[in-house]
Amino acid sequence: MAAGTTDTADTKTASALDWRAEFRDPAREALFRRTMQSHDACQMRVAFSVVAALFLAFSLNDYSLVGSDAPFPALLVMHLTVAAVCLPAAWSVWNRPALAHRLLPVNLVCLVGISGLLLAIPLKPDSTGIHLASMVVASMVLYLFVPNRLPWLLGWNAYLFVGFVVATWLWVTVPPGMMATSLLLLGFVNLLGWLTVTRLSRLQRMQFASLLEEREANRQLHAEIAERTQLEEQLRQMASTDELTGIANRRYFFELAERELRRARRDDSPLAICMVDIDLFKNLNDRHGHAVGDRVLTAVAACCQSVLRETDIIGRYGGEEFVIALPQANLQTATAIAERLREKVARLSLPMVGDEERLSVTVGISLIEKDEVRLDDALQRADKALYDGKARGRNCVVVSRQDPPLSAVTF
Ligand SMILES: Nc1nc2c(ncn2[C@@H]2O[C@H](COP(=O)(O)OP(=O)(O)OP(=O)(O)O)[C@@H](O)[C@H]2O)c(=O)[nH]1
Repeated sequence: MAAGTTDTADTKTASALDWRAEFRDPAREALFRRTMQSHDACQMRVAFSVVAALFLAFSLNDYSLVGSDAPFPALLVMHLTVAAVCLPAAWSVWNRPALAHRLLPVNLVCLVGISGLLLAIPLKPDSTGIHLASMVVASMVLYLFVPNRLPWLLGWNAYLFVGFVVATWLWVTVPPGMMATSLLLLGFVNLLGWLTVTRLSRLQRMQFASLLEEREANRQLHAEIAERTQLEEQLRQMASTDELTGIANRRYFFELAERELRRARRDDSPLAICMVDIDLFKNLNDRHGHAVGDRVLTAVAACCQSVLRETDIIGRYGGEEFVIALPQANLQTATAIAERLREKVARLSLPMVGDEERLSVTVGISLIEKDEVRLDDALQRADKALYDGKARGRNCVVVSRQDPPLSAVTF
């Protein structure tokens, strides 16, 4: 609960905006700008190109208004200068989108463009209406096309506003009422531009913040799913594995072996069952203790597993008894495998009980019969054969007497 509250507080702090409608958190603002960089660069390229085109188009307009006489060459130089600054700036931003967020290109264009517009006032003192319209358009262009620069925008608009007032006062004769109306109009445009740009910026950042929150929630969800999947896998593993020996537990052995039984019935193939019991294990436990007995059990389980194929199934039946299902194995094959297992256990070196001490196992074998749909009977037959083997003196492999006789199956 406390962590959740802290997370929410952190998210709110990171998403808080300042008076410019930018993130208070510098890292988040930098991330936002990086994310928006190509979009901003594209917008700025278009803006620079349109400004250049407009200034060039206005040279033609000026020619039609004043002809080629006195102010035209100066106006032409001014228009060409602005276009000559805007076009390389557009080209540079095209090549290096990072420049869209640098101060130099945009400030250079603002300085030259606005100065050009102001210079046009003394050159064409009779076109007050056109100048006022140009100021309004320039002001809106500044607010709408220059991203993340509110203080600079306010500065450039102030330059535009004050420059217009000074130039008009110095070179144009405007009735006071007209002047007041112009100033009111420019002031209103500035207010409108400021509100618009702040609102747009706020909306963009709020959207960005909720996108980040959504991504974070998704990331957490993915991590949770991965953790749960891992946990489920661990639980499944724990539910199916014998904790001590690492082989299948009794329940899982039955699940796997019954699947093999169904396959054997379907394919009409043999399936052999072996019960393996460590001989005189109680003596070993009594001599060396239960903990050593546990280690021996683990070593014997590993030894049994090492003689089996991947398709064979081994499980801990209980205590010091193991059970093995051998798919595709008839009695002869099963006996050979069991004998190999018995010999390997007999040779097993057990450093935990001393190198000279040897262990043996007795194995009882049975074969699933054609009409059997459950493992129980075959297990009982194998168990019975195992006890026959114990009675015969242990360390031997015995085939269930109910199964077809096999020569040389006892040792
Ligand atoms: N260390 C250890 N011992 C176990 C475990 N499960 C069963 N045992 C012991 O295994 C021994 C089995 O003894 P018995 O059933 O008398 O059989 P045995 O001594 O092996 O004699 P035979 O089977 O007749 O050869 C008992 O002493 C059990 O306590 C286990 O998980 N760890």
